[in-house]
Amino acid sequence: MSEQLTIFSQEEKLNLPHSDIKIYRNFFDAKTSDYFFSQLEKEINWKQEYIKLYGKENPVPRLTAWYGDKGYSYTYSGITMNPEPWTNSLLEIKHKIETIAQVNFNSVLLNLYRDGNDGVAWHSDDEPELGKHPIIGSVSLGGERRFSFKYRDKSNPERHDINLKHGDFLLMQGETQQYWYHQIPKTKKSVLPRINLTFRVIY
Ligand SMILES: O=C(O)CCC(=O)C(=O)O
Ligand SMILES: [Fe+2]
Repeated sequence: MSEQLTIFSQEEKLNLPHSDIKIYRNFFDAKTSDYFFSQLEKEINWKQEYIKLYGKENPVPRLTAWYGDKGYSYTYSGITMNPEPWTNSLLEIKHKIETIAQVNFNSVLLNLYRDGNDGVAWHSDDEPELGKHPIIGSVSLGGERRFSFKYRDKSNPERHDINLKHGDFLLMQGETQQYWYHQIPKTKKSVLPRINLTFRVIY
């Protein structure tokens, strides 16, 4: 499946059925992205979370953090997170992506992938508190990683991979979460640490 160029030169729309996925390459320029990476790496209260599976506590293969407006808690893979208050860097990033997304994001889940052993398994961001058509604004900083989509209905073997680079902005909305899973696969390649921010609207 090819990536189509639409109205804005920097907007790529992924041409996948039952989806609304757009990528804005270099949405943050290299210098701004470097600045945000170093700020977030040091100022965010990164946590190692654990998921209980068959009675055994397993470390999540990445560090995570949850920031946002007061009063919106979020349950993710059985972990309930209470948001920490926005930092200046987070607010700057949020305001910039809101010009494209045209919504007010009230929370952000952050992921720190330390190396290729870190990743996120196939999932959809379809928790009930995100509403029927979740809008997810995802910013990538640091090392380049592959991001894959696969159709939830196994009768359709359709897959699509993209690479997310320093400063890229990915916007997923509409039916995307209902019909597609996504993942960041682990990799044996040597990769730089990567920070991902997924801004969300919690109802
Ligand atoms: O790191 C990414 O690009 C994706 C993270 C993700 O899918 C999530 O946090 O729900
Ligand atoms: Fe996700």
